[in-house]
Amino acid sequence: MSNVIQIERLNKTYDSGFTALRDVNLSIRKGEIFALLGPNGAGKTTLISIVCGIVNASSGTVLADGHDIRRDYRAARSRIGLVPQELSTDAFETVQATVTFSRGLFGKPANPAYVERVLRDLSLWDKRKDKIMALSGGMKRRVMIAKALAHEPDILFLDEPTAGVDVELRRDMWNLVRGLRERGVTIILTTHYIEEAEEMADRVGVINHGEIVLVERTRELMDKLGRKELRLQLAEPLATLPEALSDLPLSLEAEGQELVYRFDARHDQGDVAGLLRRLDEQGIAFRDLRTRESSLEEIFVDLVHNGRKGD
Ligand SMILES: Nc1ncnc2c1ncn2[C@@H]1O[C@H](COP(=O)(O)OP(=O)(O)OP(=O)(O)O)[C@@H](O)[C@H]1O
Repeated sequence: MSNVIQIERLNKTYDSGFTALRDVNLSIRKGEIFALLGPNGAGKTTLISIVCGIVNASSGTVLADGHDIRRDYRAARSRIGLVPQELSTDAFETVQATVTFSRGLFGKPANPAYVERVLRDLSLWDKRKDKIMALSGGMKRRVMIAKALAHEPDILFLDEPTAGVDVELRRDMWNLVRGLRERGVTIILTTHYIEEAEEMADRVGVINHGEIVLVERTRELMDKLGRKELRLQLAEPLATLPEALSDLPLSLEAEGQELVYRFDARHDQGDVAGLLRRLDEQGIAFRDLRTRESSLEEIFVDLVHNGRKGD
């Protein structure tokens, strides 16, 4: 898969002297959904703003679809749509006019049919003649997305797209993101809702203190860094663990009624079949079992707060 964004040795020190990005290298593949995760102040918005030409980097290079964002700004920027965190639209314009105007800003010829499709996809068509100031916050957010899509970008940045939006809008937003991906648009988003990244993103990147800590396929990250847990409800409670099983990562919980087998998916695969065989040998029967794996959220907290990295 080819890279649609190529970021190399990117650094940013603000005029205040604060270094927000340190030697960031990151490649975004064409057609993927990439989630950039990081705690508040990690540098996510700074990174997006540099790629979109809003903030100048202190050093390093960024190519968007092969175009250098500094030397070849217009060509690079025309490939990119940005949905910023802050709502900023002309309150007195109608929805349709503002979206059409955004398209014109990029020198694209008028295409009412395309604008109509974008507005329909975002459930804004019925509101197209409404003034933006008369819309609800959720609707305004949809307008921001429509504006970002107005010039048919191949790359869409969404900075915290679902912060503070209701469940319905969030669901619509994700359907839209999936639909865009099907049309070949590359999507890079930042989110605090890690379960969203877990569900939506092909890959995730974790940024902390301005450094990219890790980039990994979402599924592989969870397989690699996740911990797994098998919980057996015993037929008869046990007072203590049998000595013969002391070599296994087992613990007795719920007053001896549950036997819990926890393993770190990084280091061992967990021999569940072997465990069940050995329980049988010990005459330990169980009524039910449940498995659980750590969520991306748990992995993320581990990485960011405890500095646990993938090997
Ligand atoms: N113009 C600026 N001048 C000085 N420091 C800045 C400026 N803009 C951002 N910063 C600092 O850079 C750091 C990174 O900010 P940034 O907005 O990129 O983080 P973020 O990861 O997007 O955070 P959040 O999740 O809170 O949006 C923060 O410590 C912020 O205070």
